[in-house]
Formats: sequence, C-alpha cells, structure tokens
Amino acid sequence: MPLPIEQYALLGDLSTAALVGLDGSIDWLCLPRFDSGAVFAAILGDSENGRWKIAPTDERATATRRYVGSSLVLETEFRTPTGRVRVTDFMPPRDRRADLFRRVEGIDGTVEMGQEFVLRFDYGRIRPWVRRVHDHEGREAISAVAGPDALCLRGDVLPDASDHRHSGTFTVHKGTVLDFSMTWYPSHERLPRCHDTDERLKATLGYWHAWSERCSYNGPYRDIVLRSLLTLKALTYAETGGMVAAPTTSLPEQVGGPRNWDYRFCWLRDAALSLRSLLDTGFRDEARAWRAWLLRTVAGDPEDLQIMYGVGGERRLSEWTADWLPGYFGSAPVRIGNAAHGQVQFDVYGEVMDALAVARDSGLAEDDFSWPLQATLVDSLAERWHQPDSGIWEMRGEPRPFTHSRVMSWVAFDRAVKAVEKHKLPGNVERWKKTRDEIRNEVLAKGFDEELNSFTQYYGSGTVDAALLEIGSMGFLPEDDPRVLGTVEAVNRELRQGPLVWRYLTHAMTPEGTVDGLPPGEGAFLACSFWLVKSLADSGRKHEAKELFEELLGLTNDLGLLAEEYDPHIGRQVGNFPQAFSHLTLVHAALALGEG
Ligand SMILES: OC[C@H]1O[C@H](O[C@H]2O[C@H](CO)[C@@H](O)[C@H](O)[C@H]2O)[C@H](O)[C@@H](O)[C@@H]1O
Repeated sequence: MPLPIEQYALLGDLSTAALVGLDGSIDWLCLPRFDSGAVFAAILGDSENGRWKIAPTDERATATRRYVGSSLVLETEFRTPTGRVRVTDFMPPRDRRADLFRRVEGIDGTVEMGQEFVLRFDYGRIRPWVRRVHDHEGREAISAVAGPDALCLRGDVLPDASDHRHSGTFTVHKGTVLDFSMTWYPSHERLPRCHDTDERLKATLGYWHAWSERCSYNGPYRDIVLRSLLTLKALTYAETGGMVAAPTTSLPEQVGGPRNWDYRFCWLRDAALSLRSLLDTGFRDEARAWRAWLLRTVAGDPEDLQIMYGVGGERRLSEWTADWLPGYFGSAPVRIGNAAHGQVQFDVYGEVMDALAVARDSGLAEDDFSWPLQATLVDSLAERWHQPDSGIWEMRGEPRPFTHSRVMSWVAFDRAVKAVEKHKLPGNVERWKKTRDEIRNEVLAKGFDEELNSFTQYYGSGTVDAALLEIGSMGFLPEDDPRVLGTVEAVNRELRQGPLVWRYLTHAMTPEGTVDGLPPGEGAFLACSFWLVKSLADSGRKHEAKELFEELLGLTNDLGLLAEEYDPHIGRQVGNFPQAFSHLTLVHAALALGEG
C-alpha cells in the first residue's frame, strides 16, 4: 500500500520528479518528462505497479530524513535495533539521459537491507523486456526495454529476478558505502556510461546551492520560504521554461473520492503566480525563460489561448482514465490528461498580465514579441470578458459570470494601461481604460451582495468564494475598503474551519445541481488559507495573520512540503503533491508578514 501523502519526499532533475517514501520506496516517477508514462506508479496502486525500495528488512526500523542544506538531495536515516544506515537519494539536473542515484552508508552497527526493484512502463501497465547485461566497464547491470524507453539499473549489489520483479538483501556494516543508480535513455541509443556517484553528488549539491544563493529574501521564515522556492524551481521543465502545477496525477482531493486530476501540465495561472513568487525573491532568469516559453506556446490566434499546455507547449491534453490502476487507496478514476484544458477561464489573462508587469517593473525589458503579445491578449479579452466562464476553480458545471474572473479581467486591463503610462509602450490605451472602467462598474454593481456584506462567487449567487480574497491584493479596491474587509470577514465566517479555508461550499446547490458539477466533498485548498494570511496582514491584522501562518506551517510535512489540500477530518494532506499553488501562496503570505 502507498504511504500517507505527507510521508513522501520530492526528488527532481528539472525535467521530471520522483516521490520517495519514508519507507525507502520510490513510488512515483515518470520518465523522461513530467508528463511521460510512469515507470514507478505504486502510489496509485501497489508494488505490482512499479517501485524501487531500499530499506532495512527489520520491521522495527524507524526513519528520519532531511534535505542536505538548500538542495533536493535527500538523506533518510534508518535506525534498527542492530544499527543505523543512511540512504542518500538524488537526481542530477538533466542532460539527454536521466539518472537517479541511491547511496547506502553504514553509520553504526550492522543492518540487513532489502532491495526490491519492480519496473513497469506506461503507468504500471507494461512489463518490459528485462535482461542482465554488461556495461562499458564490464560490470553487470539490469537492462529493461519497452518501445521507445530503456532503463538500466547498476549497483554494487544487484537484486535477483523472480516472477517479474527483482529482489534481494545485503548487509551493511559501519563504514560500508554501496552505490546504486538507475539510468533512463532512448532505447535506440547505446547504454550510456556509468557516472561517478561522488562527482554527480557534488555537482548536484553545487547546482542547488548556487541556485539558492540567488534568493534575495532575507525576511521572516526564510528557511521555509526557500524550501517552497526550491520546490517551485523543481517543478520547472528547464529545457523549455514551462512549469508544472505538480508532478503527480490523481492524488485525490478526498481519499476514496473521484476528484482526481492530472497536474503534470503548465497552467498559465499557476505558472504566472509562481513567477511572481520567484520574481519577488530575486529570481529573474526563471521569469525570462517562462516568458519565452509563453511566447512560443501561445503564438497564433489569441482566441485560441488555452488555460494550460504541455511542458513543451503541446495543446492537446486529452483526458483518459488508466483503468488498470486502482488509484491512491482506491481513489478512482486515475486520470491522465486534463479536460480542463478546453475550458475558458478569464482570470488567466489577469494573472499572466500581472506577472509580466512585475517582471517589467523589475527591469526585465520587453522584446520585439513580448509586448505585442500582451497587447493582443488584452485586445482579444476586450471582446470576451463579459461572457460566462469556468472560473479559477475550473468548475465542470455550467459556465457562469464568476466575480473573480471579472476582477482578474480588470487586472489585465489595468496592467496594460499602466504599461503604456509608465513604460511608454504602444497600445490602444483609451479603449483599455474604457473597458477597465466598464468591468469595475459591473463588478461593483452585480458582484457585491449588501446583505452578505461581501462580494459573491458569481453574480447573484449569495455565496462566497475564497478567491475573492484577491480583490484587495490585486488592487481592484484598496485593502481597507469596507467591501474588501466585509469579504474577508465573510470568508472567515463561512469558509474557515480552524486554520483551514475551503475554496467554496462544494455542497451548495444551484438549479442545475452542485456549482462545480461534481459530487460534494474535498479537503481545504491550502492556497486559500495562505491568501487569508495575506489579506489579514495587508489589512493591518498582522498578529492574527502571523498566528494563522504559524498554524499552517504545522501542516507542512517534515521536509516543508505541501499537497494541494488538507483534510481536517482525517488530519492528512490530500491532492496532488507537492503543489505549486500551495507553495507559491505560502511565499506570498510570508512576504506580506515581513512587510512594513
Ligand atoms: O477541482 C476541480 C478542478 O481541479 C483541478 O484544478 C485545480 O488545480 C489547478 C492546478 O493547480 C488550478 O489551477 C485550479 O485553480 C484548481 O482548481 C483540475 O485540474 C481541474 O481539471 C478540475 O476541474
């Protein structure tokens, strides 16, 4: 069985990512890209779906772990009644091949270790052709081939094959050092040479430490902020500059439920908001790379703008279900692809225009294509903003006039107008100003409910939505406007339970059924709680904001990682893991606490 989500750690090589459990089992890894088929998919089923476990055989073993400094190199220390062993796991930033290294070191006493290597391609479905081969150095290795993909396991002790899996034991004494590595490469190419573990470990640590040194944030909660930034960086596909929302698919929003989605794609929203966190903390190269990715990806008719793309800019992300996988603790279906890619969500224009405005203000000059693209996007939005959409939460119910979508459309025009006024860029500024005012007047007239003393989820809904907390922070109204304060209060009252804030009431009924078209029930979306911290801090309630923030930090796992949601009924993280949205809002909240 898989572990609770918070018992996993993230490894990454800026092209894909792996999840390693506290039990020493790598239960998730897609190769060669984030969105490729998984070679280890045990997290969505069991060991039969692929995993690589190295851990003491003694069932009484306990484990603690940490990342080495500001890196993604993970050290797990196992203790048994007979001794202690350290397992170091890492993935060096990528070239054409992909490597995953595991080093086992005896610290004390003597420990018997078990190794299980179960390889399946295509999300646990395909059993590859597996052979023992000799590599360039004449050492024995295990080679696996299926279609375009090949994998090779090398190690100081290789496990034995039996019944479509490899397993074995070995003994580690104080001072023993044993190295293992798994390499992916295209199956039509020759097996790559074995890299030296010491050299790769040094290079990997060097890469992450040099990256972390660029962080300009020196305010409160620096360590947890930096871990969040490292996590955001690890969700970047370095080759193109795209960023995935999370490296997993179908970790459920409610354990046992059907709200299981594939997040291994680049949402313009999540990436734009991540970019703001990175820009606000000194990382401008990432902004430049993402802007270049955006330009290439959305090139063409602005009407065809999608809300998400593949890491290489792919547009067709058709959704299907992997019926052979039972799902995380039975949470079916397991979805591959995401049907939300075909939705219209107008808030995306605001998030993209805002992130690019921050980049511009930080000194990232516009080039021949970047500003014309932004001008075309807002011109296209001018024709469409008044249409109903699916909103920030990607509702699968009826499109509606979501208040948040309109507010973010206002943001898009506002940032475009300011670009012309402040940076003397060319554009249809009078038209943009007029549209900005029209939207503002409409939202104030139709999106605010006097009785509730709050903005509402959609026009006339009579219900709140946590996304409305952005109204103040995005500058639609001042933070101390009574309507903004009323909305903060309404969210606090209607959607908050302890430190947690629900995005909206999934059980609230409309004449067509639930508002999102799905059966009710999910965890609390962690980004909403961090938004509340920011709103409280920005409206002068710093003390309350700090208390709430610290309570939320108590929900991170032992490594500072967060999934998309938290389910207070079972006291566990739920949803895809680790999720950019949770980490980027954590950063925004910490920065707000540090201001003033
Ligand atoms: O809850 C329904 C929707 O859930 C996913 O969307 C959520 O994750 C996105 C990526 O982080 C985020 O941008 C969005 O705001 C969230 O609601 C899922 O991808 C959708 O298909 C699904 O309808």
